Amino acid sequence: MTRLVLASASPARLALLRSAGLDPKVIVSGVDEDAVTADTPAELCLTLARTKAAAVARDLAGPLVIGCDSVLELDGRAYGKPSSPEDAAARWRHMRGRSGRLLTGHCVIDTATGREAAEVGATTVRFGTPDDAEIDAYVATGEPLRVAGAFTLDGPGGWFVEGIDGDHGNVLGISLPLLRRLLSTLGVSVPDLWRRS
Ligand SMILES: Nc1nc2c(ncn2[C@H]2C[C@H](O)[C@@H](COP(=O)(O)OP(=O)(O)OP(=O)(O)O)O2)c(=O)[nH]1
Repeated sequence: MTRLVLASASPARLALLRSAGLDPKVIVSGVDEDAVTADTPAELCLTLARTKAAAVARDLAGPLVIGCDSVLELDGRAYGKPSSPEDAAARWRHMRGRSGRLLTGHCVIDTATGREAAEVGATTVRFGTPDDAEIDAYVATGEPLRVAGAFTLDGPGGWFVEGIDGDHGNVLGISLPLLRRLLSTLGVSVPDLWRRS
């Protein structure tokens, strides 16, 4: 029986869970993220994580379902994936030399009991100072358009991130220590999942 389901299309989230010893089944939620609104970036990513997990959990009875959503919080606003190359370049010109928080909402639903645990992880990101030519070249790679906040740590975006304060995985898309705490509140230990994956 499938023990763990990742309700995400994110290759980064799947790779991170696999490198940590798990082998979840991927069921993409198909949630329309633009249809969800919230008063703060933290509430937005938490609501989206819960909505994604619930959309997949609805059809299951047994597995644990993990849903996540990441946004960059800058000046109190939530930035997901850029809408266009022009948007990505404008964002970088706005955020270079500054700090923001990469927020990732996490939700775990135990479909055997209906119990849910959810929390937002926050990692401060200090951006470097790419010049306009570097920004244009980075946007031309296409990477910024595929990721929340228009940057990565583990790809070409890494050249333009000076440092972080907080969990690295939370920026990639899922925080293992945070997920461990959520699983614990549901009575599940990580070694349990290692054995069953
Ligand atoms: N490899 C990598 N990916 C990152 C980084 N920062 C953000 N991302 C990716 C992870 C997620 O795939 C994406 C965040 O967007 P979402 O939270 O909406 O997830 P996504 O739309 O990819 O899939 P989902 O909605 O969960 O089905 O950005 C990073 O530093 N490295």
